[in-house]
Amino acid sequence: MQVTKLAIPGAYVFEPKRFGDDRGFFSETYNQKVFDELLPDTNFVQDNHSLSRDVGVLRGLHFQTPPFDQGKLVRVTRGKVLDVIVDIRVGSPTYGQHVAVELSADNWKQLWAPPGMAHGFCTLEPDTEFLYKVTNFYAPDHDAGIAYDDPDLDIDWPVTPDTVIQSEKDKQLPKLKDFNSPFQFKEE
Ligand SMILES: Cc1cn([C@H]2C[C@H](O)[C@@H](COP(=O)(O)OP(=O)(O)O[C@H]3O[C@@H](C)C(=O)[C@@H](O)[C@H]3O)O2)c(=O)[nH]c1=O
Repeated sequence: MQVTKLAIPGAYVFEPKRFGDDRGFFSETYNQKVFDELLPDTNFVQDNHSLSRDVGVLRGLHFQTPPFDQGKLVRVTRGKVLDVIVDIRVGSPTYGQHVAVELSADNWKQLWAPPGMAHGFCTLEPDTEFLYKVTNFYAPDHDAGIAYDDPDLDIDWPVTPDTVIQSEKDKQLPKLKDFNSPFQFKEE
Protein backbone atom coordinates (compact mmCIF):
# COMPACT_ATOMS: atom_id res chain seq x y z
CA MET A 1 0.00 0.00 0.00
CA GLN A 2 1.59 3.25 -1.10
CA VAL A 3 0.65 6.26 1.03
CA THR A 4 1.06 9.87 -0.11
CA LYS A 5 0.53 12.95 2.06
CA LEU A 6 -1.61 15.65 0.50
CA ALA A 7 -1.23 19.42 0.81
CA ILE A 8 -4.05 19.57 3.39
CA PRO A 9 -2.77 18.36 6.79
CA GLY A 10 -4.25 14.99 7.72
CA ALA A 11 -5.34 14.07 4.18
CA TYR A 12 -3.77 11.17 2.28
CA VAL A 13 -3.96 9.16 -0.92
CA PHE A 14 -3.65 5.39 -0.57
CA GLU A 15 -2.73 3.16 -3.49
CA PRO A 16 -3.45 -0.48 -2.69
CA LYS A 17 -1.55 -3.12 -4.66
CA ARG A 18 -3.49 -4.97 -7.30
CA PHE A 19 -2.35 -8.51 -8.16
CA GLY A 20 -3.47 -9.33 -11.66
CA ASP A 21 -3.65 -12.80 -13.16
CA ASP A 22 -5.60 -14.68 -15.83
CA ARG A 23 -8.74 -14.59 -13.68
CA GLY A 24 -8.67 -10.86 -13.07
CA PHE A 25 -7.13 -9.29 -9.94
CA PHE A 26 -6.94 -9.42 -6.18
CA SER A 27 -6.51 -6.37 -3.98
CA GLU A 28 -6.58 -5.62 -0.25
CA THR A 29 -8.68 -2.47 -0.34
CA TYR A 30 -8.56 -1.85 3.41
CA ASN A 31 -6.17 -3.00 6.10
CA GLN A 32 -6.65 -1.93 9.72
CA LYS A 33 -2.90 -2.16 10.42
CA VAL A 34 -2.17 0.63 7.95
CA PHE A 35 -4.67 2.84 9.72
CA ASP A 36 -3.46 1.87 13.20
CA GLU A 37 0.01 3.07 12.26
CA LEU A 38 -0.90 6.23 10.41
CA LEU A 39 -4.24 7.28 11.86
CA PRO A 40 -4.74 5.55 15.21
CA ASP A 41 -8.24 5.66 16.75
CA THR A 42 -9.88 5.75 13.34
CA ASN A 43 -12.96 3.59 13.60
CA PHE A 44 -15.11 2.95 10.55
CA VAL A 45 -18.76 2.24 11.31
CA GLN A 46 -20.54 2.46 7.95
CA ASP A 47 -19.83 1.63 4.30
CA ASN A 48 -21.56 3.60 1.56
CA HIS A 49 -21.94 2.95 -2.16
CA SER A 50 -23.42 5.27 -4.77
CA LEU A 51 -24.00 4.97 -8.48
CA SER A 52 -24.03 8.04 -10.73
CA ARG A 53 -25.40 7.30 -14.16
CA ASP A 54 -24.25 10.32 -16.14
CA VAL A 55 -21.07 12.25 -16.71
CA GLY A 56 -21.23 15.58 -14.85
CA VAL A 57 -23.08 14.34 -11.76
CA LEU A 58 -21.76 16.48 -8.92
CA ARG A 59 -22.40 15.38 -5.35
CA GLY A 60 -21.17 17.84 -2.74
CA LEU A 61 -19.61 19.57 -1.09
CA HIS A 62 -20.83 17.62 1.95
CA PHE A 63 -20.00 16.99 5.59
CA GLN A 64 -21.75 16.19 8.84
CA THR A 65 -21.36 18.63 11.72
CA PRO A 66 -20.01 17.53 15.14
CA PRO A 67 -20.62 15.36 17.08
CA PHE A 68 -21.48 13.35 13.94
CA ASP A 69 -18.50 14.54 11.89
CA GLN A 70 -17.03 11.88 9.62
CA GLY A 71 -13.66 10.87 8.27
CA LYS A 72 -14.13 9.26 4.84
CA LEU A 73 -12.04 6.74 2.93
CA VAL A 74 -13.31 7.01 -0.63
CA ARG A 75 -12.66 5.10 -3.84
CA VAL A 76 -14.11 4.28 -7.25
CA THR A 77 -14.71 0.72 -8.49
CA ARG A 78 -16.28 1.59 -11.83
CA GLY A 79 -15.78 4.75 -13.88
CA LYS A 80 -13.91 7.87 -12.84
CA VAL A 81 -14.41 11.02 -10.75
CA LEU A 82 -12.68 14.22 -9.86
CA ASP A 83 -12.75 14.05 -6.07
CA VAL A 84 -12.36 17.25 -4.06
CA ILE A 85 -11.86 18.03 -0.40
CA VAL A 86 -11.98 21.52 1.08
CA ASP A 87 -10.46 22.24 4.48
CA ILE A 88 -13.09 23.95 6.65
CA ARG A 89 -11.29 23.61 10.01
CA VAL A 90 -11.03 27.01 11.64
CA GLY A 91 -7.37 27.76 12.42
CA SER A 92 -6.02 25.34 9.82
CA PRO A 93 -3.08 26.64 7.75
CA THR A 94 -5.04 25.46 4.68
CA TYR A 95 -8.50 26.73 5.70
CA GLY A 96 -10.62 27.31 2.57
CA GLN A 97 -8.10 25.54 0.35
CA HIS A 98 -8.82 22.39 -1.58
CA VAL A 99 -7.15 19.34 -3.07
CA ALA A 100 -8.52 17.60 -6.17
CA VAL A 101 -7.58 14.01 -7.06
CA GLU A 102 -8.78 11.83 -9.90
CA LEU A 103 -10.06 8.52 -8.56
CA SER A 104 -10.90 5.73 -10.97
CA ALA A 105 -11.35 2.01 -11.32
CA ASP A 106 -8.13 2.13 -13.34
CA ASN A 107 -5.85 4.06 -11.01
CA TRP A 108 -7.30 2.34 -7.91
CA LYS A 109 -6.49 5.32 -5.69
CA GLN A 110 -8.27 5.95 -2.42
CA LEU A 111 -8.51 9.29 -0.69
CA TRP A 112 -8.65 9.75 3.07
CA ALA A 113 -10.59 12.88 4.00
CA PRO A 114 -10.24 13.55 7.74
CA PRO A 115 -13.14 15.09 9.69
CA GLY A 116 -13.41 18.82 8.96
CA MET A 117 -13.35 18.47 5.18
CA ALA A 118 -16.18 19.42 2.85
CA HIS A 119 -16.15 16.60 0.34
CA GLY A 120 -17.56 16.19 -3.15
CA PHE A 121 -16.97 14.62 -6.50
CA CYS A 122 -17.91 15.03 -10.12
CA THR A 123 -18.23 12.05 -12.45
CA LEU A 124 -15.98 11.90 -15.52
CA GLU A 125 -17.45 8.66 -16.88
CA PRO A 126 -20.98 7.22 -17.04
CA ASP A 127 -22.14 4.60 -14.54
CA THR A 128 -19.57 5.53 -11.93
CA GLU A 129 -19.69 3.56 -8.70
CA PHE A 130 -18.32 5.31 -5.63
CA LEU A 131 -17.58 3.39 -2.42
CA TYR A 132 -16.56 4.78 0.94
CA LYS A 133 -16.07 3.97 4.57
CA VAL A 134 -17.07 6.57 7.16
CA THR A 135 -16.21 6.99 10.83
CA ASN A 136 -19.64 8.09 12.05
CA PHE A 137 -23.20 7.08 11.38
CA TYR A 138 -25.48 8.98 9.04
CA ALA A 139 -27.16 11.79 10.97
CA PRO A 140 -29.59 13.66 8.71
CA ASP A 141 -30.02 16.49 11.23
CA HIS A 142 -26.26 17.13 11.02
CA ASP A 143 -26.07 16.86 7.24
CA ALA A 144 -24.55 20.07 5.83
CA GLY A 145 -22.58 21.40 2.91
CA ILE A 146 -21.20 24.29 0.95
CA ALA A 147 -21.73 25.24 -2.69
CA TYR A 148 -19.41 23.50 -5.15
CA ASP A 149 -19.17 26.68 -7.23
CA ASP A 150 -18.40 29.09 -4.39
CA PRO A 151 -16.02 31.48 -6.20
CA ASP A 152 -13.83 31.82 -3.09
CA LEU A 153 -13.00 28.11 -3.34
CA ASP A 154 -11.81 28.48 -6.94
CA ILE A 155 -12.21 24.80 -7.81
CA ASP A 156 -11.65 23.85 -11.43
CA TRP A 157 -14.60 21.47 -11.86
CA PRO A 158 -15.03 19.64 -15.18
CA VAL A 159 -18.58 21.00 -15.58
CA THR A 160 -20.32 24.27 -16.35
CA PRO A 161 -23.58 25.56 -14.79
CA ASP A 162 -25.27 24.28 -17.97
CA THR A 163 -23.91 20.74 -17.80
CA VAL A 164 -23.77 20.04 -14.06
CA ILE A 165 -26.24 17.51 -12.65
CA GLN A 166 -27.07 18.03 -8.95
CA SER A 167 -29.64 17.05 -6.35
CA GLU A 168 -32.20 19.71 -5.45
CA LYS A 169 -30.66 19.75 -1.95
CA ASP A 170 -27.19 20.55 -3.28
CA LYS A 171 -28.47 23.49 -5.36
CA GLN A 172 -29.38 25.29 -2.11
CA LEU A 173 -26.02 25.02 -0.34
CA PRO A 174 -24.43 28.21 1.05
CA LYS A 175 -21.03 29.70 0.33
CA LEU A 176 -18.23 29.02 2.79
CA LYS A 177 -18.12 32.67 3.92
CA ASP A 178 -21.81 32.45 4.88
CA PHE A 179 -21.28 29.30 6.91
CA ASN A 180 -20.11 29.37 10.50
CA SER A 181 -17.78 26.37 10.57
CA PRO A 182 -17.97 24.34 13.79
CA PHE A 183 -14.71 22.51 12.99
CA GLN A 184 -11.49 23.44 14.80
CA PHE A 185 -8.04 22.54 13.52
CA LYS A 186 -5.97 20.32 15.81
CA GLU A 187 -2.29 19.66 15.17
CA GLU A 188 -1.57 16.01 14.24
C1 LIG B 1 -25.25 10.02 3.05
C2 LIG B 1 -26.44 9.11 3.36
C3 LIG B 1 -27.63 9.25 2.69
N1 LIG B 1 -28.68 8.44 2.97
C4 LIG B 1 -29.94 8.62 2.22
C5 LIG B 1 -30.55 10.00 2.35
C6 LIG B 1 -31.20 10.23 1.00
O1 LIG B 1 -32.52 9.73 1.00
C7 LIG B 1 -30.37 9.41 0.02
C8 LIG B 1 -29.41 10.24 -0.83
O2 LIG B 1 -28.65 11.05 0.05
P1 LIG B 1 -27.74 12.22 -0.49
O3 LIG B 1 -28.48 12.97 -1.55
O4 LIG B 1 -27.26 13.02 0.68
O5 LIG B 1 -26.55 11.41 -1.17
P2 LIG B 1 -25.18 11.99 -1.74
O6 LIG B 1 -25.42 13.30 -2.40
O7 LIG B 1 -24.53 10.93 -2.52
O8 LIG B 1 -24.36 12.27 -0.40
C9 LIG B 1 -23.02 11.88 -0.25
O9 LIG B 1 -22.21 12.76 -1.03
C10 LIG B 1 -20.81 12.54 -0.90
C11 LIG B 1 -20.11 13.60 -1.72
C12 LIG B 1 -20.35 12.47 0.49
O10 LIG B 1 -19.28 12.95 0.85
C13 LIG B 1 -21.19 11.66 1.40
O11 LIG B 1 -20.80 11.83 2.74
C14 LIG B 1 -22.65 11.96 1.23
O12 LIG B 1 -22.92 13.25 1.74
O13 LIG B 1 -29.65 8.46 0.83
C15 LIG B 1 -28.58 7.45 3.93
O14 LIG B 1 -29.56 6.70 4.21
N2 LIG B 1 -27.40 7.28 4.60
C16 LIG B 1 -26.32 8.07 4.34
O15 LIG B 1 -25.23 7.87 4.98
